[in-house]
Amino acid sequence: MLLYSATRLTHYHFSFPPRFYGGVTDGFCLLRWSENVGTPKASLNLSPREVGLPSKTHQGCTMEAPGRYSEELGVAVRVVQMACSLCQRVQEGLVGNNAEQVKSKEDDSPVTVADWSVQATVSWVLSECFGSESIAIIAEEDVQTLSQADSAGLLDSVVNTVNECLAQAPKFGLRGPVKALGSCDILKAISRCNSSGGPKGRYWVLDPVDGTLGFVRGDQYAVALALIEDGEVVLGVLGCPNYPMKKEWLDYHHRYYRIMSNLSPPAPGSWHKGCVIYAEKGTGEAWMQPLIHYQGRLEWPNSARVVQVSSVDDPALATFCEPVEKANSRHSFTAGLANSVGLRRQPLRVYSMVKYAAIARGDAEIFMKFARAGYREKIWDHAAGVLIIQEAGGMVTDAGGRPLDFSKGIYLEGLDRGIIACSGAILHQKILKSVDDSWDSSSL
Ligand SMILES: Nc1ncnc2c1ncn2[C@@H]1O[C@H](COP(=O)(O)OS(=O)(=O)O)[C@@H](OP(=O)(O)O)[C@H]1O
Ligand SMILES: [Mg+2]
Ligand SMILES: [Mg+2]
Ligand SMILES: [Mg+2]
Repeated sequence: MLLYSATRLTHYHFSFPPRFYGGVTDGFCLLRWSENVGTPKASLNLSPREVGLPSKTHQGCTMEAPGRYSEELGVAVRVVQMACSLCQRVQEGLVGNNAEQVKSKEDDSPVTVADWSVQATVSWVLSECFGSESIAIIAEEDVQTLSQADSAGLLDSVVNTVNECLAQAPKFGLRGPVKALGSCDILKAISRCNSSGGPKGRYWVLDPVDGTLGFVRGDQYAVALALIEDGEVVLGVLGCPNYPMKKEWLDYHHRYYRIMSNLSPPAPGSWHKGCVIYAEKGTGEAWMQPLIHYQGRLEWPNSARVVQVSSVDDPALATFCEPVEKANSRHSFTAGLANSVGLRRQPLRVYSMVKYAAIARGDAEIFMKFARAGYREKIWDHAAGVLIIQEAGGMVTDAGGRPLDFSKGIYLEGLDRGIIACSGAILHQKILKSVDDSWDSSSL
């Protein structure tokens, strides 16, 4: 118990083996799901400290109160950890030599063995834990390409990748399948993610690999899982396999410029670490864990610490992030905006929702995205990141200052011009005003 109080003070917390906190009831969310209890079928031993929930005092000790969605968050963090490990393995084998594992979609965007494999894995685990009849999932990928007659090799790769990942489930505190899944099971798991969302009920939202372009280039990408209830994002989990836990970010920043100057990107696997960041709505806290690797030393239970947005509110000291691809956001518009607001630093162009993670971790202060006219933003590209920034103390709105609306199906309907995420209100206000001042002239 003393250990709990002490670790709390340092803003670090560690989850202990079940025997340590077994028997403590009040104030703890201790889940001991067992195989003979029926669903949920996963076997979890979960302290709320693993999932970052608000604290309360019990008998003089600071402890964590169970959050409303602690079961869901526990499973979500674990399965995202598994997915990150899966992606790291695929990325290592992919970069430079495996074009067969990358396909083009109708809009020319890439999709890989990792995208399908993560979707199948997450769908399978959520169904096992919460019952396939009781859950709804919206996710980016479908089975069209995979089901084609000439895709047998691709499907085999997905089946092998998923089974390899699920075999490691116990390392993450989850139960894997009794026997390896076949291609039908895998196709079923992928195509089950066909919910249409909307304003009522509960559904999961998954971007199995966000920033697939970054992924295939050996760069940044994210696994993003959120839970939406009655149109509101209530849980967000972001796995960032190439985003180090500590301040190597600056190092990355330098690498980025090396990349931009046409030098080779970092070798796959050379990022060393990676993290999973997560939050539950209304807790006012976002948490970060190091990645667990298939073959690494770390196993569940894992440690976590609180992350918070930066306190910088001087534009001259602030860093702004934006998409790497010009096609995805108007770089010339944001350059003008940055100039008028007084942002002095070079934009940090990073693939994927790692941009949201950078704001939540306090490594950057602003994220702006202005997609070309007519592009409709999808909820899976934003849901997890938006909640994590908000709970870490930041603000996310459209350029009109309104919250993003996740209640209208798979698209963020009614989005006013673009997305602005900031570490605080002062920067947010300045950016919004500057967008208003410059929008009309820029659109001419
Ligand atoms: N034309 C266009 N305009 C705006 N946005 C688009 C566009 N095309 C794709 N996307 C979506 O952007 C997701 C990647 O966003 P990023 O911010 O990471 O962009 S970038 O890759 O850094 O350029 C990317 O997510 P993934 O497909 O999961 O990689 C897409 O959903
Ligand atoms: Mg995406
Ligand atoms: Mg994706
Ligand atoms: Mg995609």
